Amino acid sequence: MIWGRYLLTAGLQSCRCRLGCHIRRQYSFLPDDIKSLRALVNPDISKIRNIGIMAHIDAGKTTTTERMLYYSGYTRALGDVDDGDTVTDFLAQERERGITIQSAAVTFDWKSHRINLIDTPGHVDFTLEVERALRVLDGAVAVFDASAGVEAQTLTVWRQAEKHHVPCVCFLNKMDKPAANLEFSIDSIRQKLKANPVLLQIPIGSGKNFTGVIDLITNQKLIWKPKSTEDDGRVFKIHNLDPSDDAELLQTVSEARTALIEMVADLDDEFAELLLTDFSENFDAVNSIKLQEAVRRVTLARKGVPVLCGSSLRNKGVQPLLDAITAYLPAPNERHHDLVRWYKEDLCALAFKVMHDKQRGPLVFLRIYSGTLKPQTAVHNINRNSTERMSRLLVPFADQHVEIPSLTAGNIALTVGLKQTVTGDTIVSSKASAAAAARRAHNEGGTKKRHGDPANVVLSGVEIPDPVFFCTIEPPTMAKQADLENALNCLQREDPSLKVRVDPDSGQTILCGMGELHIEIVHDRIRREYGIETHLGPLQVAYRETILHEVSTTDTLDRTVGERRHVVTVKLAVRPVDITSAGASCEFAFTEELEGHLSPEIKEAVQNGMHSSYLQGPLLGYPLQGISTLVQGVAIEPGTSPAMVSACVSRCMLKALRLAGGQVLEPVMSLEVTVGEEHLGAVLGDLAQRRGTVRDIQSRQDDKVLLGTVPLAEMMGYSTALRTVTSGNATFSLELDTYEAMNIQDQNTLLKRMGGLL
Ligand SMILES: Nc1nc2c(ncn2[C@@H]2O[C@H](COP(=O)(O)OP(=O)(O)OP(=O)(O)O)[C@@H](O)[C@H]2O)c(=O)[nH]1
Repeated sequence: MIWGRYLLTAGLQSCRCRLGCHIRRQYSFLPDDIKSLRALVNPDISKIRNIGIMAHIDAGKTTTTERMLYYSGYTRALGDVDDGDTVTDFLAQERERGITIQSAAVTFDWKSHRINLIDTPGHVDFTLEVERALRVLDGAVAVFDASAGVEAQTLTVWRQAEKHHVPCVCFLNKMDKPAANLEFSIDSIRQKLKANPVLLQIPIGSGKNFTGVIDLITNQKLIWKPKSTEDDGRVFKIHNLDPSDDAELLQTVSEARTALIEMVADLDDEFAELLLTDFSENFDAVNSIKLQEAVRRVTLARKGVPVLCGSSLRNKGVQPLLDAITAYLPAPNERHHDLVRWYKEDLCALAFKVMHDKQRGPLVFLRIYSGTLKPQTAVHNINRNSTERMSRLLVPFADQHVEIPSLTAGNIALTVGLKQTVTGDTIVSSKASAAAAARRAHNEGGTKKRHGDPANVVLSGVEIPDPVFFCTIEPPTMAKQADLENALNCLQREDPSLKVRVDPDSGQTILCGMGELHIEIVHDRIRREYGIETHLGPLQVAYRETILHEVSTTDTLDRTVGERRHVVTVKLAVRPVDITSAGASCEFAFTEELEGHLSPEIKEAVQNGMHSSYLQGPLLGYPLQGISTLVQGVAIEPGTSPAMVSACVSRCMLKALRLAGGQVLEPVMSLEVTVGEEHLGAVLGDLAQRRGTVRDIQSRQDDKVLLGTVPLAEMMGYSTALRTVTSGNATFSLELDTYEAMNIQDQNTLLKRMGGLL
């Protein structure tokens, strides 16, 4: 997209008239690149739709997005996931693998509405990306494969959307497939999602003969040319239904419209009243505007979900979907965001994604909840308590960005210059405005904390789960170590679920992630985007360690360094506490007497020694959890340095931990497998071999849903194994449940294996 690049390289400043004259000049050069100049000015908030597309993997999100961009005039050619040239899947691996990994935000206009669209990934390893996107959306489109109905990942994402109260529209895609089945799909929305499907269209023709839809609101036929290979679907015919149409079709439409009207009346009192007063003689005579308004109210109240159908690949049905987004999904000011009223007209925005651009540094995606964002201004980051300068403001168009002079509430912006901001941070105009909002919140009784505490007025971010897998990562030569560190720093700011640490013994860099695919993708991105060929060690499970017994011990360190003699004696007691909960940390305290006696400097030295001991357990060097330590004595001879106090504490801790008996804790995952009944036995058999425990087996339609727990160590390569035992007829999701003590036999096997004895 040359146009966006031109604006940036032209060094456009934040000045409206300059922008205007660039637009005129630019427009005359490249009239086709962006058809809609509205994209550059702030639309009325009621015309904005912040939308996400969510679906099961391969349901057709990316293809549908590409069609939307094409019909809205943003792209001139139709991208194709199978050819690897889509706009939203701009990371190289996405193009190659044909999957969507990162949420790419795209802004475009449709019939005087601004649509900010976030494409969300479907793979389980990237649910954090979905969650992050849903936080900032006002509405969502759920795309289904009409031959499969509701699939496992849709359920997960649907639940996430419900958690954030996001109203949805459903799009039954792939109506061109011979196995596409409207009734089945509608039924699965009702049964599996427990939602009320409000069917707004019925398909014309089926399979290869699917040519269009009948709009039940307007009673119109929308017909596309049958041969999609020769036609881009931009032009389609709209006819009113007339009595000469096929009688069976007319009958079906009449029944479906009556069912629609009755359903909407059931869900919306205002519409029911209208029917009973003005249309009691003939419900069917209700006008389409009133019906559409009622469907909108039902959608916003999340009492029902409008259902449309089409085939994105065959270029049919996408324009009515765009119409439905603008007609039924909410504008930002129709959503309830608590904090907004406390900020009034002041800026309040949430950083929901960070990306790294080699030339421009970190690019931060912000959702603006209130106020106006302007480039070349300082903004305050409440979470980091820091003030940063934002240099440029852009509208995101996948990997192309258009510079703009200001952006108002309700929009999604891309900013340049915010170097400290990470995903989940709240950005406001100044420290004073945060304090003012906190005061308003307090006065309204909205918070219980201290008067004027800005911590109260932070938009809640996304919870980041603990990584469960790790492996070493090595650069090809030591000379590349600094480049690798830089690449990892950038990737971590983009993806908070990726953790990086250095092994204190070996000095090796360790990569910790959410799953096998997650680590593989990171590895791939380091190679492609940063040009570093790294070597990954074997993928390992992130175990933890704890102790079995309560122990008290003493240690003395007596060391002469140069002329100086350091002598310190430490006495402490360790005991196990709540070992299994995933978040159980370690704690320590001083006896009351020590608390009063020790200087702050020595207390800090003790704390440092304690923290480094907690990072590495005595058995295998994994972090410790579920331990409480009481420091009972610290005797120091004059001249002893604080570093020696820390060293003595660490040594004494190691002694105590060894005496207390080590116990390895392993991550245990909660597992959900959805499988056809005929393959249930094979899945259960396989699970038993993986030390799995079955908690429940439920029925869902013709499928069985197995709920259980299984140690993560046994789950490497599970997706391939499951595919094999079920001939591809199962889906699963895996999530950290708890840490459990390993039995002595398994623990010994692990110790031998890690010690190189097996
Ligand atoms: N028959 C048919 N195939 C389609 C249709 N839409 C998409 N596909 C195909 O389905 C496959 C998946 O499409 P995508 O658009 O990549 O699906 P996605 O949901 O974005 O996939 P992820 O990003 O991996 O989650 C591709 O091979 C598409 O060509 C459709 O309307 N009909």
